[in-house]
Amino acid sequence: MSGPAIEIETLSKRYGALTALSEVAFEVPRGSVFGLLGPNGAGKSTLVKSLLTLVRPTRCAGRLLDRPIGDRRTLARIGYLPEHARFPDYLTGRQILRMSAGLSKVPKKAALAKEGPLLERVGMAERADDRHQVYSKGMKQRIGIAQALINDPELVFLDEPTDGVDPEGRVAIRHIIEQMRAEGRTVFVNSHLLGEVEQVADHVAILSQGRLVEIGRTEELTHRKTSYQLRTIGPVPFELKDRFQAEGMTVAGDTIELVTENPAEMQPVIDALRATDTGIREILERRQSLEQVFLDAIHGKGGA
Ligand SMILES: Nc1ncnc2c1ncn2[C@@H]1O[C@H](COP(=O)(O)OP(=O)(O)OP(=O)(O)O)[C@@H](O)[C@H]1O
Repeated sequence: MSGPAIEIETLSKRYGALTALSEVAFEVPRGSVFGLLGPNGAGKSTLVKSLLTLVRPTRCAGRLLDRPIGDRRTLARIGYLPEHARFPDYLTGRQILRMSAGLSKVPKKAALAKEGPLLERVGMAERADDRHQVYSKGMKQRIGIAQALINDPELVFLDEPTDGVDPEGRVAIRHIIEQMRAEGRTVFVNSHLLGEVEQVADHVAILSQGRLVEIGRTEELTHRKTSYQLRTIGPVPFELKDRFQAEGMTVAGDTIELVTENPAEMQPVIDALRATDTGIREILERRQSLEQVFLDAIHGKGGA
């Protein structure tokens, strides 16, 4: 019971002539929040559905919660919010939770005991007895998340959990995800909202056209290319501008920008400026955004 929550040794899926997933392999550590990113059509939903036995992979080897992928007994230990989840409109939020509990074979007593706290957790306690059809998009997603937790799962898949949700609702969903991690659950989030994934995921994988093009700890990926921006008092002297540009820096007006992992590389710049009596106004360290990592990865400039 101590292996990674998900170990994909290889996963391929073809829909006729279309290759949706091609020899994808990665691991998801237990207790982590894992973000799977990729442009539309990259294969994210196909990957999740393959793990959940909703899609039959063309080729697959690996383990899910220590059992072979495809073993349906594992599903009882998993929670799932599908993309564009649609629950019967005539049911109330509370009834949706009861329906999911029944489908997951959660004993009635245990389900009833969980219902109240779960509705509280997703901020739906007061609206629990309204019908699904009157819920806003954000409320529907929250009920969707609550039903994914009714069986007390070790591993939760959330496919685009904040799709169509307003900024306040997104923050609420992020907090719910953080709470799941604090409880020791593994959370697998499919999303194309990079900023959000950057804030919540410990690990990130990027799919492009069915292939894994990047994977790593979110912090490491965004630290890979740190840029240092130095602003001088007055413009950068001409002779230095030419030299810095020749060394690969960007120089414009009073700003010098250097992309490097090593902050010590700024020292010769500072020395050269001092030698010409050029004052330094400020030096800023900027991490690469996950958006830049993503764009580099899908355009073939990633480091994986
Ligand atoms: N049932 C299916 N039959 C045929 N092709 C499919 C089927 N499901 C998905 N595809 C194709 O497989 C590819 C991957 O689709 P998938 O839905 O997994 O991508 P995604 O990354 O989840 O996209 P999105 O972000 O738009 O939801 C796409 O080209 C899609 O058209």
